[in-house]
This record gives sequence, structure tokens and C-alpha cells, in this order.
Amino acid sequence: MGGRGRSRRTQRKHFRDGRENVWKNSKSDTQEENGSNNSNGNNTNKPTHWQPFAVENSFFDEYYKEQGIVRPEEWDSFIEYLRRPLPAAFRINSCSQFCTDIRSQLEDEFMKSLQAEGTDGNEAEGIKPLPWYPDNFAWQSSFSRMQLRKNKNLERFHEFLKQENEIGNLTRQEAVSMVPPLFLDVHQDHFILDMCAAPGSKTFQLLEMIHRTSEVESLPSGMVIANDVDVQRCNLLIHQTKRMCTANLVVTNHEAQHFPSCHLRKNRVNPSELGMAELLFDRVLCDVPCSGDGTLRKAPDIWRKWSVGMANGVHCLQLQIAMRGLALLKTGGRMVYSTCSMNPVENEAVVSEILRRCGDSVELVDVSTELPQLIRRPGLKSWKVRDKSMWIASHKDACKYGRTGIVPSMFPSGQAHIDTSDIDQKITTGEICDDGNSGNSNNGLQNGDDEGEPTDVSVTEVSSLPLERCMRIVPHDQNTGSFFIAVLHKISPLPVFQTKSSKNSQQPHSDNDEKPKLLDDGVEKDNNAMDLDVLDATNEESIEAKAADAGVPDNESDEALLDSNPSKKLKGTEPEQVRTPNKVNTRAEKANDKRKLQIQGKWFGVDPVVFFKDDAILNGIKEFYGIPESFPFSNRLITRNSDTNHVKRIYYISESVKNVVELNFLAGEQLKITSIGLKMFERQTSKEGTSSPCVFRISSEGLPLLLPHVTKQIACASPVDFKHILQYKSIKFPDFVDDGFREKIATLSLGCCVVVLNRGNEGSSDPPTVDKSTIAVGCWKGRSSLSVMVTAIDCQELLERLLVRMETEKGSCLPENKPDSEVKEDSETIIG
Ligand SMILES: C[S@@+](CC[C@H](N)C(=O)[O-])C[C@H]1O[C@@H](n2cnc3c(N)ncnc32)[C@H](O)[C@@H]1O
Repeated sequence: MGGRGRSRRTQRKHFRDGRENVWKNSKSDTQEENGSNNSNGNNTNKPTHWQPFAVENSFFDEYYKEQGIVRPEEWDSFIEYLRRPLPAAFRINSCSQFCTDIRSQLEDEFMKSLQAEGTDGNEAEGIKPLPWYPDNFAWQSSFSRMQLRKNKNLERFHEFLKQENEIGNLTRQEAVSMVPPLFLDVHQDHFILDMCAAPGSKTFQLLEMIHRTSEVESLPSGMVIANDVDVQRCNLLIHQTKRMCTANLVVTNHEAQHFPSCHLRKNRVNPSELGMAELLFDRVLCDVPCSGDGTLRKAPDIWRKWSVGMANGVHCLQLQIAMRGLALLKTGGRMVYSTCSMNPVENEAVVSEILRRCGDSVELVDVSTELPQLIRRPGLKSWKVRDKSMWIASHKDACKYGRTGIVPSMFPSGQAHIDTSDIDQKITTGEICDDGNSGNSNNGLQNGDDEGEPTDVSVTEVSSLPLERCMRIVPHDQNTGSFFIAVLHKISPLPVFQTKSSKNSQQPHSDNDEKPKLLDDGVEKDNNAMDLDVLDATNEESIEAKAADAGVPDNESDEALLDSNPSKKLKGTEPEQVRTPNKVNTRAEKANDKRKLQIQGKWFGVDPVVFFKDDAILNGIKEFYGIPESFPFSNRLITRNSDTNHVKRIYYISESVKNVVELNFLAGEQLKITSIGLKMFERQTSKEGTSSPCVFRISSEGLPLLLPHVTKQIACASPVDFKHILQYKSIKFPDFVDDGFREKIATLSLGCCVVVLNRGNEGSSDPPTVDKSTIAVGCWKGRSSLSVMVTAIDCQELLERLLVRMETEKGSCLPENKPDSEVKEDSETIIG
């Protein structure tokens, strides 16, 4: 095993041979993966060069055998599972109106039919619920994604998955990726930060958790901030979470390690007047960027790319992000640190360093009694460090052999070797976090590599920390990918860290110290975050100390902070007035409101977040739809356009999000917000819009929230007419089957209206009685026809579900006949 005692020449040969093997073996792997003599008649004689990925890598084998993440006798099984394609897994959106219908469909229909189908001698399980996921809401199939796409027998199931996924009733997600949010112990009133959130599958879960039991009419008091550094991936996340129809989400675009503090100066505001003076979180999910070798089964190209440098290269960033997460966590709060990597350098090493830095203020939680059906392994107490050339026994050896890229925190002891030599200089500078190995495929030694002498790694450091409380999920335990999870509890404010002078250095320190040393957390300041960001945001004294350190005068006002950006000057506003936003009808509030309306976006390329305050438009909307004054619109409507005369979309935000927006505003717009709230109203720009007294239609996302409050422009359709609307998208008035419905529609104004399905329990009340199970769609009433404003796929879904429900309830028979007059999509057809 390993490179222990191997001579330089032998070691080099070994690496070269290993690389050749990868490619030599790819032919046979190809045949295996393509499934020769496939019983379903798929072409099995594809040319072998079609196979793009080799599914072995000797450097990988050598590395993980040495780390002992599985016992030697398990190795073959471990590797064999890693080479198998990953079974497809998915989750039912527990907030979907149809979640129980879908679960029944899986349990009663697909479970049996797919078991009967079987494929290619695969496990005949078909699909089964994941035993550790609550309420049978998560499922795993024994089919890979490839099989689902290619196998004719699975076509119907595949179509079902695709359709429900697109609508938002299902989320396709790796089984193990569903685990971290389950350990966060989320409550409905929690403020949650998802630090590295894109593409958003875990954010979706977190949102489901806070919305879990809320009624249609009331929003949860918690909220989620989903952050990612990559704008494009943020857009993916926004698309993904749009299906959740939530007013409790803010998407931000920051480097997680520099996530802004978003706090107000203690001496300038009275927090009790604001509700919140500092943005801290009850829960933090820290699902950091990683080498990703836990996803080998899903992404087999990683076999070819894998190198030790991938893990070593992200270790420092992971640590910085985790430390920032803990700083933003409330005392008493819980943070989950997770990676989809198997590598201890990205996992146990990061957790160890967190514990060393935080001392008694953070504990690693023993969650062994939580989710007992989830099979997991305890974290390692001992592991080894290597770079592309050699195994390294300790930081001392790293210094001795000039191994740049290796930092003390990678070792179980975390102990730094202090030396004043040139080599040490190199190691303690920031460059070590960005070694050239990261992400490249340079596994082996090359001519001219400075190998040094192999160090004796037979004596491995052993950690005294309770790392067995960490969890590693491995593929062969329950036929999944791999994941690492650690649950951290913040007991008290973090120790005060050293200031800029020690930036990026990992100072020597010892596990045996009684008190944690005051260490810099390695976070560089940026203009926005100032130095305050490296601190525990709960530690007021340290904030002030740091503010002074950063050259910010003690008495600097919020206004002055805003002045740093010319677009946000608060001319003519007294500080006291800024601090009393809750007083009604004061001059100060008006000035404040005006300022909010006028504010320009601080962040380049990101639309500003502006409170929508156009009373004329808002009153018009309320009047048109008959929305009572009791509906909380005040300070809950947002636009992303500072020119309020040309607002196209109006977003609705929960009370919790409103508090964050106000805090952010007063704190100098520290948050770079890419998406916020729920799209509630949208300007109808087509010519139909001009014929309506109200140009703002209710968007599909906003309808569930508004529905119980709409008293005008609403009509209850019989199942027959409702089905026709969905089926034909646009119906001429004479073609309505039910006279009562036709008459009701005739009384509505031109423009947007809501049509509710009458299933018998709505009664004859006008407006109809609605509850969580009410099915309704937004429509547009034109001069001669009614058109549905729902996407084609949503119409289809509703139709299918409707038919199933109707059949079950045996309430009504739905005719298949077309309406009398020719149905065609005329100019009034609007599919929103
Ligand atoms: C493992 S993925 C997160 C997966 C996500 N939690 C989910 O469940 O869908 C890591 C994410 O971190 C983001 N990322 C990388 N560096 C980052 C940084 N410095 N700050 C914030 N996000 C970062 C990447 O863009 C990527 O989307």
C-alpha cells in the first residue's frame, strides 16, 4: 500500500503504469457499461471508443487504500459499487398540492409495475422509498439515468419523472445529497443561510421544511437566504426554487467566505425599534465546493481527472467558508458542514481545524440516534496527507521537503512547524491555498519534479477530537453515492480572532491548549465586508474593535456608510428618522419611503431592490380583485426597477424577508440580492392588457397565496367547464356547458380572473370557499372568450390529476366531447 519506502524511480514508474492502465482498461469497461446482449434489444455492439470514461485510476486506489476509509476486505466491493452507474433518486415536493396523490401513484402503481418490468437482470426492486427519509417522500430506483432514458419498458415512468420534475412536484436529486438538510433540525421560524446553494436541491428541501405545516393564508415566520458565488448557477437555483412559490426566499451572490455581516452600528440604532439589528442565522448549511469524488458514480469523468491536488486545493477555502458560517450562526444555532467528497483532507481535517479554532464555543454534535435507518460510518480519527509526489507525515516534513500547498490544518494534529527558513516562508503565505494541482489531472510525477525523500508515514498522527461523530456515507452500504456530514452546535460567541497582520497564516498551535488561540480565520477582507466580516458577528466588542482597526470611526453613522456609495446618499434625512420605520405616518417614514423608492442598485449588473409604494396602482389592484385591506401589503411589495413608472413585475415578500431587506437597506445594502420573494403581479403588456381596467394580472406563482383573499374577478366552474378550459386553453362564452358559470363570467370585468374548480365542497357561496386542496387557475376574460393563463405542461398535469381525483371521488363524469363551436386559440389566448 501507498508510497511508503518506495524509491523515486519505482514510484515514477508506478504512476506512469497506472495512467496507462486507465486507458487500456477502458475498452472492457465500455463493453460492460453498454450492456452486451441487452435483452431489450438495445444496440450492444457500439464501437468501444464511444466509451468516454475509464472507471479506474490507480492513484485513487492507492490514496484511499492508504486512508482506510473502508476496511481492506471491503475494498473490492467499494470499488465495484463506485464503478456502477448511480441509481436515479428523487424527492416528492411535500408542499405540492398533489404530494399525497403522487406518493400513492408511486406506492400503488409504479412500485408494482416497475418490479414486474425489471431490466437486464438488475435488482428486481424497481423503485422503493428511501427508508430514512420521512413519510416516504424520497425514492430510489434501481435504474440508472441512462436506463431510464434508453429502456422502452421504462418510458412511461421516465415521462412521469420528467413531467413532475418540470412542474415542481418532484425533484431529481442524489439520495445522499438529501441527507444534510435532514440533520439541520429546521423549524418554521428559523432564519437559514445556505452558503453554497446552487443548483439548489438542498435549498428546496429547506424551503419545504419551513413551509411544511403552514396554511395557505399564513406564511412561515422563517426564511432562507440561498447564496452562491456563481451567477449562472444562481440563475439555475432561482429557476429551480421558483417552483416552490415562496415569499420566504432571498438569493444572494457572494463569496461565502466573505458573506456580509449586514449589521447596524450599536451606538447608532435602537435594535428594539427595528426588530433586527444584525443578520444572524438559526441554521447554516455549509455544503461547500469540493473535489466531488463522492459523485463518481454519477460523473464518471472524475475517474480520469482525479488527483490528490483536487482536495488539497480546496481545503483552505472550505475552512474559510465554514468559519464564516459559524460566525454568522446565532449562539445556540446548528450548522451542518457537508461535502460530496470522500477525502479526509476536505472533511475530518476541516472539522478538526474548526474545533481547534473555536475551542469551547463550538461542539461537534453526536447525531447517532438521528435517522437511525441511514447507514453511515463514523469519521476518521487518523488520516494521511500527500501531494502529487509524496506522502507527508507531518507539517514538519512538509516544511522539510518544501511541499508547498500543504498546510498544518490538513493534518490530524493541526500542528504547524515553525521555521524561519525560506521554505516555511513559502508555506505560510496565501499561495499555498491555490496550488497548481487543484482540479488538474497531473497525477503522476514528471521529469524534473522535486520529489524530495518520501517521509515515514507509518507513524500517523491521531486526533484527540471526537471526530467519530462525523458521518461518512459510502456507496456499497446502501447503493448510493458518497457524502460526508458533520453537525456543529454553537455554544457561545466565537473567540476573537487576530487581525489583519496574521491574515492567511496558519499559526502553530496545540490541541492541548486549555483555551483556543486567537487565530485569524484566513478570510481576506473585501470592500463590502470590511474587516468586520472575519469576526463572530455576535461579539459586539470585537465588532467595534475591528471597526476601529479597519479605520471606521466609532461614531460613523449608517448614513455615512451609505455615503461610501454616491448612489445611496441620504440627503435631508435625520438619523433618528431612519431608525424609526415602524412609526406610522410620520414625516420621517415618508422620507424613508421616498428614499427606498429612489434607491439605486449598489451592485453592478444586479437590479436594485425597491419597495413598491405606488398607492394608485396598488389600490387599483386591490379594488379590481376585491382584496381586503386586511391582506398585508404594507412594505411587502418589491420591484426590481428604480423607475417605478415602468414596473413590470411586483414581488411579494414575507415579514421575515421584509425585515432582512430593511436591515440590508439601513446597513448600506451589503447584500447583493439576485432574486427575492414571490412574483405576485405581472403587467399584461399585450393588447389584451389595455382593454382591462387593471393591467396587472395575478401570476401563477402568486395565486395560491392570494386565492383566499380574492373576492372579485373569481368564478367557480363545474368540472366539465374546468376541464374544457384546461383542454382547449380558450373557450368561447357560448360553449360553456354550465349556464351559471357563463352568467358569472359575464359579470366579470375584462382582464385577469380566477377560475376555481367546483368539486362540490365549495358550496354555492360567492366568492367560493377555498382551502389547501382547492384547485384554481388564472384566466383572462376577453370580449368573447375565456383563456387560461397557465403553461401547457401545468394544464396537462392538472388535467391528469383531475381525472384521477374525479375517478376516485366518483363525483362527476367528465365528457370527452368538444364544446359546440369550433375551438381555436384566438388572439385572446394567453398562456402565461
Ligand atoms: C457542492 S455545490 C453546492 C450544491 C448545493 N448545495 C445543492 O444542494 O444543490 C458547491 C457550490 O459552491 C459554489 N461555490 C464555489 N465557491 C464558492 C464560494 N467561495 N462561495 C460561495 N459559493 C461557492 C459553487 O458555485 C457550487 O454551486
